[in-house]
Amino acid sequence: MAVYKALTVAGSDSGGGAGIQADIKTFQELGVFGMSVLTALTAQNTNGVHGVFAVPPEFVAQQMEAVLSDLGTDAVKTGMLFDSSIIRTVADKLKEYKVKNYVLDPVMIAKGGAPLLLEEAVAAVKEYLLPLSTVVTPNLPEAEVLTGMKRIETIEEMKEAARILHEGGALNVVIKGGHGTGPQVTDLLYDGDTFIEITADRFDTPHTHGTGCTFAAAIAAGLAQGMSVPDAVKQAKAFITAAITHPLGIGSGHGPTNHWAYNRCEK
Ligand SMILES: Nc1ncnc2c1ncn2[C@@H]1O[C@H](COP(=O)(O)OP(=O)(O)OP(=O)(O)O)[C@@H](O)[C@H]1O
Ligand SMILES: Cc1ncc(CO)c(N)n1
Repeated sequence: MAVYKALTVAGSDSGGGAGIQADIKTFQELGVFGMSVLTALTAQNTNGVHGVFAVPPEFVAQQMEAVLSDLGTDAVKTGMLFDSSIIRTVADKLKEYKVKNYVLDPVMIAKGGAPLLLEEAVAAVKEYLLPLSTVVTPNLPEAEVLTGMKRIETIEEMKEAARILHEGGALNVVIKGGHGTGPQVTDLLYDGDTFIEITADRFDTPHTHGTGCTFAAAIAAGLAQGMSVPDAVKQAKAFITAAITHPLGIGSGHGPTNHWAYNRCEK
């Protein structure tokens, strides 16, 4: 049996719905061996982020070396990276170990408004990570920050943002529509040539904590198994849609999605 491996480089969510915990659960459900490099610890629950404890960049490097020099990986996903020194460290290691299949989730702000990426680090994401990425997966506010566009709401504006990020070095761009409005939620995939719109009904729920992490981890799992980018993105959309539409209903705020649903609930 072939064993496929994926590595998440991200922050820990003590509440278990986002970050490293969401990624590992997603890898497991999609049949990929999950590994993790922690960039920060958050004291977090469904009501928000109560504290952040960043890992020194030297220790982030040590974790990446430990994993990549021994186990290796078929894909890497990055999430919360917090500051520019961690970003440079991660970029150096991705290059040193010639990582293929890199999914960049440019996590910036948690649902309650807490910063998960310092402002000083935005330029480093663009300079060091975007050009290495196989797929970048910004939500609408993140796409605005990365492109400098004032407003991204319509499909035409999403297409323009995707073009800018592709020119910035990403091989493929997925602009996620979760922060939009209307009865449907559309994610837009662009490979520099063709646009693919992937649409689902918008599910009315407060339990959307960690949707972005889960979606990006699912893309990484598909790529690790040798799927094409469009197939991995479509599978990820099906995975997150199942996770959102079968809520667990736990916690008093924005609860986690249901990572079991894709494999165990009726679609
Ligand atoms: N209410 C919803 N109903 C159905 N799908 C949704 C809903 N909200 C988000 N999604 C889907 O979830 C995925 C993540 O999108 P979203 O824009 O929420 O990411 P995000 O803001 O980065 O998430 P987070 O920061 O909470 O982890 C996308 O595929 C999006 O289409
Ligand atoms: C650790 C962590 N990473 C990412 C997010 C974004 O959902 C979060 N809330 N917490």
